[in-house]
Amino acid sequence: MGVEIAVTGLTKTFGSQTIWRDVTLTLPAGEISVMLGPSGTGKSVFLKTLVGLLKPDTGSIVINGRDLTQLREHDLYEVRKLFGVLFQDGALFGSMNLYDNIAFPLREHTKKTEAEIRRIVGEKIELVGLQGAEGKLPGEISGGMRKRAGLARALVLDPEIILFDEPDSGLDPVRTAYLNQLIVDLNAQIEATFLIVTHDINTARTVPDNIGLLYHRHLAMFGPREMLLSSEEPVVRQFLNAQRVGPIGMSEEKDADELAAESGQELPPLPPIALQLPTSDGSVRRTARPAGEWCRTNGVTPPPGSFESSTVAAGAIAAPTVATSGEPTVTSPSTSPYAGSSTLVGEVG
Ligand SMILES: Nc1ncnc2c1ncn2[C@@H]1O[C@H](COP(=O)(O)OP(=O)(O)OP(=O)(O)O)[C@@H](O)[C@H]1O
Repeated sequence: MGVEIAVTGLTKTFGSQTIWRDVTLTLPAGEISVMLGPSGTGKSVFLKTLVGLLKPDTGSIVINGRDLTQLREHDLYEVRKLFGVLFQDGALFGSMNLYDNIAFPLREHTKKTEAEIRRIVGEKIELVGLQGAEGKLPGEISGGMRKRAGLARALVLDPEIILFDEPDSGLDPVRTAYLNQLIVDLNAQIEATFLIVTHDINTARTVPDNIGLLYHRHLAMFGPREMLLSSEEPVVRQFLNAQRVGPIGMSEEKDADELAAESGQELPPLPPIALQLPTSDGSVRRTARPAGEWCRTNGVTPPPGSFESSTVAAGAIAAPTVATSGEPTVTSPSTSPYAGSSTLVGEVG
């Protein structure tokens, strides 16, 4: 069902290098959150700290009432079972076929019989759309398929939390769209808590319920998707709109001269906020909020054109979405560039 992760005052250093300090956020149970940030701001370190592979200097990470940072190795091992992790390259064993790769955690961490393992592996393979590829070696399949296999392996112990480390790295835009759809569909189905680290702005703008931004050794902002997409805060605005003008420079912060040179430059208006990527079968995710709700509740006027079906998330397959009224409506096939697309399950690219 997914569990909440409450992070408070988290600080991580390596020697004299502070990676980030005083990070406080709550990943809500069952929701999809994305963590963004320029390269080297410690997103991977954050994921590794959450799962207990790295120890923070200070702060707490509370899951089910237990602070991970205070657990002994044995108890930490138990809590780690709540997590499934999709590593960047899928982290598959090159000499094992996909079936054995996916079965590996079950054979390693459970006493299940081979018959039970066959049932579970078959179920996860179907979930990620890899039927027929079980006998292939990782080196014989595409990057997209390797990600799917890595995801199936992350799912076999039925995790409550799934961490995705740059799931879209190395994928072309079409494969990224399919993977994003799979992530949304999977979240609807298993209702686990998802945290995705990504550099892909389209993914960040359209997939999650919440967005966070790490910048300059701290968490610049974390909150509902609409809050960040309507934010005028310079760092958030620059990053989420992939602009050069703003405080972030080539090697992180711009110096005073660079900023002075930009003064007076007019920023382009905020682009419309797209509808969140719907599930491919039209089911409404339990944690999805009606489009525009956060803006309305907080008295924020979203950028013109927001939440119109023409701004539906790129990659969306024609399917019912939740409209501003809170009632499900159907994205008209005639307005969807993907009208007539079949389900993603058969796609194994
Ligand atoms: N085990 C380690 N020991 C020392 N320094 C480390 C260790 N792991 C990461 N770092 C440093 O922490 C910083 C943040 O690294 P991290 O990989 O988390 O960044 P990132 O935001 O994920 O970057 P990218 O977007 O490029 O993947 C880097 O300077 C890195 O060199």
